[in-house]
This record gives sequence, C-alpha cells and structure tokens, in this order.
Amino acid sequence: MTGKVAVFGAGSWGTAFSIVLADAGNDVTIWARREEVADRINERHENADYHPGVQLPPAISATHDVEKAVHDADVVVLATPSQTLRDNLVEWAPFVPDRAVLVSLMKGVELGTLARMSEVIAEVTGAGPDRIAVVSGPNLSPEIARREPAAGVVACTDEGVAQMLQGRVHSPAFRPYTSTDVIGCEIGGAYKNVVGIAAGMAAGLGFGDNTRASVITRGLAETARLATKLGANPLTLMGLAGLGDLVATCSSPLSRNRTFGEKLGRGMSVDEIVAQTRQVAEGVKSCHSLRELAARNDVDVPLAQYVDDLVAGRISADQMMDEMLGRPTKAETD
Ligand SMILES: NC(=O)C1=CN([C@@H]2O[C@H](COP(=O)(O)OP(=O)(O)OC[C@H]3O[C@@H](n4cnc5c(N)ncnc54)[C@H](O)[C@@H]3O)[C@@H](O)[C@H]2O)C=CC1
Ligand SMILES: O=C(CO)COP(=O)(O)O
Repeated sequence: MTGKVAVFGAGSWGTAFSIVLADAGNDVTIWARREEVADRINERHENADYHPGVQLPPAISATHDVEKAVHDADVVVLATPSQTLRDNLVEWAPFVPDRAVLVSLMKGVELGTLARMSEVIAEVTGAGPDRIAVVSGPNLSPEIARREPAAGVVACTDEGVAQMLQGRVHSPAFRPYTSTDVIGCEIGGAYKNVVGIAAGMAAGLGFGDNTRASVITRGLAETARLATKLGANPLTLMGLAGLGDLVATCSSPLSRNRTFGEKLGRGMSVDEIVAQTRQVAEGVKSCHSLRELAARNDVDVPLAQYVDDLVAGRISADQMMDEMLGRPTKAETD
C-alpha cells in the first residue's frame, strides 16, 4: 500500500518519520515552517539542522506552502510541538482533504484545556475518530533516521484504519503494531516525557541504575493509574507506547526530556536550560497539564507533581529526591 503523505513539521521527528514513510513506499511532502529549511531539503536532500549527514530518500520533498503539502495526500502526519498544534491546525485544517486520515506523532497534553492531541485534532478539524490516529513508541529520532531497527504502535479506534496505516509505515527498519487504544498510547507517550525528566534529574544528581529503575517502574504505575482511569487498556502501558518508550527515554542521552532533567539535577536553572535547548522537551509543560488532568480525575500522581514543582522552581532536585523517598509508605499495587 503506498500513496501521498503530507508531514507537518520539519523538525527532528517529522524528518525522521518521513524517512520511515519513504522507505515504506510513500511519496512524502514535508511542510516546513521556514521556507529556507524546505529549500535546503529539496536542494541537498538533507535536513542538516536536525539530522546532519543523513541523506533523505528521493521520495521526500519539502514545501512551505500548506496547499501544496496536502495536495493529493490521503494521510496527513502532524509533528509540531503539542502546545502549538491547535493554532497550527486552525490554519491548516481548511486545506486538509476531507477524507485524509490525520496522524499525531506528538507526545504531550495541552495546557489549559488538558486535551490529548487526538482531542485537539477532533475539535479543530471536526474529523471523526475513524480519521484520527496516533503513532507512538520507543522511537528516538536520531536512531530512526539512521534506520536502526525499532518498533512502534499505530493506534486508531477504527481497527481497519490502524491496519491501513500499519501498511503505510512498515519499512525494513520500522515494525508497527496496531492498537485501538488511542487514550493509552497518548497518555503513555506524554507521561514518559515527565518520567524522563525525573530519571534524568536522578542521573544528574549522580545516582545509578537502581534509582533509574525505581523511577521508571513507579512512573509506569502512575501512568497506568491515570490512563486506565481515562479509559485505556492497562496492557497498552505494558507495551511499546508505555514501558517501551519509558525505557528508551529514561535511559538514552538522546532524549531531550532526560537531558533536561539531567541538567536540572546538575544544578542548572530552568531558564539556563531553556536558553540552551533548541528542540522541544514536551515534559517541561506536560508535567503541569498531566498533573491537572490527574487532579480533575482524582488520581494520585506524585511524580508528575514533583516534576511540575521542580520545573516551576518550587523545589530543588535534592529536595525532590528527599520528598519522594519520605512520602508515607504504602502497598506497591495501591
Ligand atoms: N524527536 C523524537 O525523537 C520524537 C519526538 N516525538 C514528538 O514529536 C513532536 C515533535 O517533536 P520533534 O520533531 O522532535 O521537535 P523539534 O523541536 O525537533 O521540531 C519541532 C518542529 O515544529 C516546528 N515548530 C515549532 N514551533 C512551531 C509553531 N509555533 N508552529 C509550527 N511549527 C512549529 C519547528 O520548526 C520544528 O520543525 C513532539 O511532541 C515530540 O514529543 C515523538 C517521538 C519521537
Ligand atoms: O519520544 C521520544 C522517544 O520515543 C523522544 O524523546 P525526547 O522528546 O525526550 O527526545
């Protein structure tokens, strides 16, 4: 199965996922926010700002023109920061073909509305659930761009659409699994960024593998608590979009969220880190929206609370470790 795919966002993940799509046989047009980025992709077949040295396949072209990007596309992939998606979509939605499936690659929860990305897409475009899908999993983009083997989840409440997309993104290096659990995949994807900040912070404080494994496992418990309350299948959180992505993010120096946390652990301030960070670290904002989403649903999420307090400068990294360990004890499965 092949066809034309539009990818909105010429950043780290939009570009790497375009390689997957091209390798899977699709014609891909990337929409770039900056015209010069689109020009450079077309001229040099490289997106040197994000993946220097990676040659893009000939099936990938780029444009700054929204209408050209979506022309003839039956799949529209969205890869911008979560907090800008709504404004972006307001501009793009009038041009999206009526029957195109919209695929979110984003891992965040909107501040204020506390909406997941599929909910933002539904609200702005009016598309039904059979036209909205999510791709998630342990997919650090530099490794995907180098075509290192990886797996992911393609989720849509309509299983037939998930299967169609599975065929469209199955490349020699990328193995997609289907799911109908959009909520589980989205909460898993957004939450792992928050846990990644905590794991990075622990590493920055000098702690080792026991600490990281404890953060990952308790982070997963918290993720599953919130996701299942919102209607997710608990097994999704044991899979690629849950545990898989948590392990990759919390372990890898390639993760922007883990790196952000590590710098906090080493004593840098949020402002100093933000000034150094060019790419989006979604957990820095989603820690707050996830905390609020949990509060709205009466779910206990200590890790998200501490990360939110840490990022907001209300507690230090040392205090966060002390407070997490000093909390009243309880049964593991409570
Ligand atoms: N990089 C990765 O390894 C992965 C990232 N993701 C998710 O994909 C989403 C995008 O991440 P990346 O591509 O890595 O981020 P990035 O920071 O590398 O790129 C973001 C892209 O969005 C554009 N952008 C920024 N502000 C914008 C605005 N106001 N309007 C329109 N475009 C804007 C940037 O120019 C850039 O092209 C995030 O939600 C992230 O969590 C998911 C899986 C893997
Ligand atoms: O989502 C990712 C890996 O699956 C990328 O993680 P970071 O956004 O922390 O780099």
